[in-house]
Amino acid sequence: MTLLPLLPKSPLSLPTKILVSRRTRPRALTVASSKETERGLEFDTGGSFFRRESAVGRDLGALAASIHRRSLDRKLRIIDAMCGCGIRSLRYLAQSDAGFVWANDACEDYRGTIVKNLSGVADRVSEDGGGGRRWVVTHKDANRVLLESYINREYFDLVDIDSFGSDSSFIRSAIMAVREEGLLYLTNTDGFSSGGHRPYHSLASYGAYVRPMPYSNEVGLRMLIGGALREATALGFCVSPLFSYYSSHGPVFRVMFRVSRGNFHKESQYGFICYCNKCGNSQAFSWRELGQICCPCSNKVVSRSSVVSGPMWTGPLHDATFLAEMLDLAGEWRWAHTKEKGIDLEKLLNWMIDESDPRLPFGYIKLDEIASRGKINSPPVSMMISSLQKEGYAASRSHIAPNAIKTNCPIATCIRISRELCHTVLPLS
Ligand SMILES: C[S@@+](CC[C@H](N)C(=O)[O-])C[C@H]1O[C@@H](n2cnc3c(N)ncnc32)[C@H](O)[C@@H]1O
Repeated sequence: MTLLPLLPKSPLSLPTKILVSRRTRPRALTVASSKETERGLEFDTGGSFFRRESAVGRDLGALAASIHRRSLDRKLRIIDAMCGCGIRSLRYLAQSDAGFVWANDACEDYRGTIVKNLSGVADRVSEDGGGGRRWVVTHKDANRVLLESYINREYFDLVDIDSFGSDSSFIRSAIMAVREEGLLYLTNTDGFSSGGHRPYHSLASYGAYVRPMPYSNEVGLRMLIGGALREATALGFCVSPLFSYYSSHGPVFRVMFRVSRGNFHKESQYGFICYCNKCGNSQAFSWRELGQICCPCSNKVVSRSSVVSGPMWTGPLHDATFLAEMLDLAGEWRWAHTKEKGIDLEKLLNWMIDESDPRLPFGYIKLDEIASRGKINSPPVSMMISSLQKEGYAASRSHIAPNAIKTNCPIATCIRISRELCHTVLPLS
């Protein structure tokens, strides 16, 4: 066992398990190399793992980093800890004007590609007058670079972890390496856990026992936020989501957090969610209410028709003010009206802003569920939302499911409104 010197930031000692990584060094995937262009930047994938559809996740990262840079009024120090061909590093350097980017990928075979991609656009010498390098490329285990940076007190303004499968084994070291009030961008592709198909796996990775629920893709984001919050709290930090983004290509779950010092006090935002198969309504429960979980449609405590998952994040998925700044910047950069890889960024950011209405509860209701419970046809989403709003309910789209709504309206009322809309505007089938 390695004895560590007194560490500067955490009140806790490091678990030895993350110091001694038992991961095997990833080998290059046999993927064909291709020349790509993303938001005007040319690069080579060099046979690394690369997803074109992740361009939106990279857009969101570059926008958030730039807003953070403006708020600090100095250049950022960023680590792209699992960089693949280095496209994120390139974008942070070229678009977010990062002062220094550390591009790391455990796979040494990608070195030539990463160096070539970064050399193409970014100047290697920093502009801060120090004459230092503007970027470095390494091939270490992500936990190792993050913990070494932490031990050397070389913190980052943004830590980006773009992992395959679960990212849970990197969350703690990533939080340790972020500067106070800095950003942490986490990604996982753990659709099995969020879908409730591996409850013991989600419990081990994110501390949440997750069961299948109709809004499981939102549960995936909430499980990730809850897991990060749990790790941060153990270190004396608090993380709050600036935006949460789900993409069906993968599927991929991404959350950008702000990391601050201090403890988490909003008990009401970390708890359990209960979905009732009988009536279709959902409710959140705090730890204190654990023994009383019960759907109002049943008089029993935990009826057989109820499914409970948690603990996880039950608060807002996004910070609307931060998203509004991202939308403005996207407009300034002329990204808002142009589709990158088929996704309209302006529409996406607007939907995310609408979803941030504090009156909206967790989860979403698919119009198919309303239709099948009411034995009716589905009205168009936009019509349903405006009818709900006219009746005084909060309602929005969900960026996660295009045919779903988020609302604080009970499902029985949604069925009634939907039925009225079907009778007035839609022919009955
Ligand atoms: C999802 S890919 C990264 C894609 C890239 N960020 C992009 O936007 O195109 C994940 C990368 O993590 C690397 N990797 C896997 N395990 C790692 C580890 N323990 N430490 C560092 N890199 C690792 C893989 O070689 C792979 O290139």
